[in-house]
Amino acid sequence: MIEVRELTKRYGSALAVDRLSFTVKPGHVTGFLGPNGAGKSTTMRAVLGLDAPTSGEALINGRHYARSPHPMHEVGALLDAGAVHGGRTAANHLLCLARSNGIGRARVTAVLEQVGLGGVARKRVAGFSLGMKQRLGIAAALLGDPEVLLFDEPVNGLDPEGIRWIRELMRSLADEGRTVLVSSHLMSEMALTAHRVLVVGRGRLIVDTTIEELEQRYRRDVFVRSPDDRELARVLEAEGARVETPPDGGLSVHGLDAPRISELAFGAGILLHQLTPRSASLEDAYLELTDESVEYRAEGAAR
Ligand SMILES: Nc1ncnc2c1ncn2[C@@H]1O[C@H](COP(=O)(O)OP(=O)(O)OP(=O)(O)O)[C@@H](O)[C@H]1O
Repeated sequence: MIEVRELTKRYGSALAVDRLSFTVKPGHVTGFLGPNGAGKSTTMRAVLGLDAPTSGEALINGRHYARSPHPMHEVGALLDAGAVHGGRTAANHLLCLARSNGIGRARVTAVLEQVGLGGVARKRVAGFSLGMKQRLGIAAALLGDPEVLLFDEPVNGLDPEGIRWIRELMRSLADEGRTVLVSSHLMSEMALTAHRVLVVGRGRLIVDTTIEELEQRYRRDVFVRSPDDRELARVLEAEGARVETPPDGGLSVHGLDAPRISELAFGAGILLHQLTPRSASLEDAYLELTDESVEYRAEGAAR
């Protein structure tokens, strides 16, 4: 598991991470979300011991990663897919990493197959597309079969098929009981991949919650259609609901959840044709949560 405690990182006068605390547990994918410059990469680098915190600490399985005796077996990370020696072949790049960590050649072949690069193992990395470099970075992260995985923007440069593949890969790694932390700018992507999300802005934690809880919190109303709208509205209002009648028909019900509406309609002998709980989109929820912490915004852009 990953534990970040009161982590602070300053670069000169800039505060990149500001007393950030959270825990990432095994068994599910945790999304790490925030606008540009929010401090996601800095936090990940601190977890990996690549950046020394100004104060606070970041631990993996209770200790500093830099002190791990078997680093690649403990943690796999994809930080910057472009940081690869272009003159090497994909297989050679992984072999160099494998050798310095006591990992055999067979594992290199296995991870190249796993990420779909088996056919280009002997090709130079310089000719790879961004998506192929992402896959190679993921292969490197998986090389030591680690318990903890950190991915910084892994879907960058991937096409829709690649995005679906990485989504399924991350979920399967979590299902195997691993700890998976993945950063993203996109709530819509995380809603499909992650179970929990940590939202940061200007180096601070804004929200630490599950996707399910976030959907509940931003629940707007329940939309109901019935051949007997009027009578249904009366029954629901008698139970304390606030009922609006949209111009296109149906009822917008506030203050009662879908199961209760269904029970009341059933009790009154009223037929329902539609019963739909509606939430603000998670993307809207995310924009609202991070609105105050967006550092770079185009002139005239909505806020
Ligand atoms: N090496 C550095 N020197 C100076 N400032 C830095 C350095 N690394 C990061 N920063 C600053 O720290 C803040 C956090 O940056 P960081 O890259 O961690 O954010 P991020 O959430 O990963 O952003 P993005 O989504 O754009 O990658 C930014 O204001 C950035 O300019």
